[in-house]
Amino acid sequence: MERRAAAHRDRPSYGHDALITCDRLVRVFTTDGVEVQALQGLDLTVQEGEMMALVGASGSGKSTLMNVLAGLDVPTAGAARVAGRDLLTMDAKVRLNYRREVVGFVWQQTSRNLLPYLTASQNVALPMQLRGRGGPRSTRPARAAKGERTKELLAMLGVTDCADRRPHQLSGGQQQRVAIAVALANSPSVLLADEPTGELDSATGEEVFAAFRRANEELGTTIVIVTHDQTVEHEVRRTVAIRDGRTASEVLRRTEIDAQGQESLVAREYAMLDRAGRLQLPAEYTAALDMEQRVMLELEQDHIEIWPDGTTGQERS
Ligand SMILES: Nc1ncnc2c1ncn2[C@@H]1O[C@H](COP(=O)(O)OP(=O)(O)OP(=O)(O)O)[C@@H](O)[C@H]1O
Repeated sequence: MERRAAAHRDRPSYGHDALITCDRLVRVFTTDGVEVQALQGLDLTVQEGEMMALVGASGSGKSTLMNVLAGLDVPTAGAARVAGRDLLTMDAKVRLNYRREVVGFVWQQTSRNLLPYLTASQNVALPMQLRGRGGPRSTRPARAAKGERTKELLAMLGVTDCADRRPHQLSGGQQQRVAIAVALANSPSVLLADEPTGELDSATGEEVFAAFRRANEELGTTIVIVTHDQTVEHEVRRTVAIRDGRTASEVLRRTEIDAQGQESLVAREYAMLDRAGRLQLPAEYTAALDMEQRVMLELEQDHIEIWPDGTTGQERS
């Protein structure tokens, strides 16, 4: 008993090795005395260097989660850590620093990503200039380094030819690729994107996802994308579904090579078991078996069986 207690005590804490950890995250909004629980004890970990997608029905809590991770909103309860920063206890100064240096974001509305009166190059250089403000006057080599980084980012994202154009002179896809360059300017640990292809046609959307993948592969930046776009399935190895303010299921994809050397993508869906042991069963499964309120569980040697209430022992055996 003592040994078991010690093993439990010495177990590493939840998400200790992850870059992003959300632990029983709660966000309650109160409007005119009515409470909305946008996040209801959400658990999520994202490893450093991962590129993953968050999906879910409208109102499931995706944008609320993104705003928390972006440092724009503070959760009501639970714990959230990104790159070692505690998102619940940051003061205003640390929060500003976090938004400038630790996270970058790309929003759906292109007008929210770029300043209309600046060229693409100037938009990319701006976060680097804002970061340097307050310190000693920028030296010529420091300015040259920022110019060099701007060029490199625009080249990596395939928009070098857009450098001297203003946003209204760019297509929607070009605007979003420049927006990715802006978000990467200060080498953030995490890039967050909320419906970045929402206003684009599917071919242009694919180009934007490819730009995210390039940033992930070439710079190693961890990327979290909220999307309704089905094409994301071909771009990310992990998709987490959010339902009613909690992570509900997860699809992992991996490449398998058969005996003939043929490559194929194999996808496997998992249900999420939260920290309290709660499991969300897919609505279509519970509806198919008329499962409501109560189910029976049986522990077998290597799995657990779930039966509708009222199933007799004879039926189960
Ligand atoms: N500032 C707010 N004040 C009150 N309620 C809010 C606020 N922001 C979000 N909500 C509510 O919280 C719930 C989750 O909203 P959220 O925007 O996170 O969902 P979503 O999954 O991003 O939806 P969509 O895909 O439509 O953007 C919804 O019921 C929404 O109405």
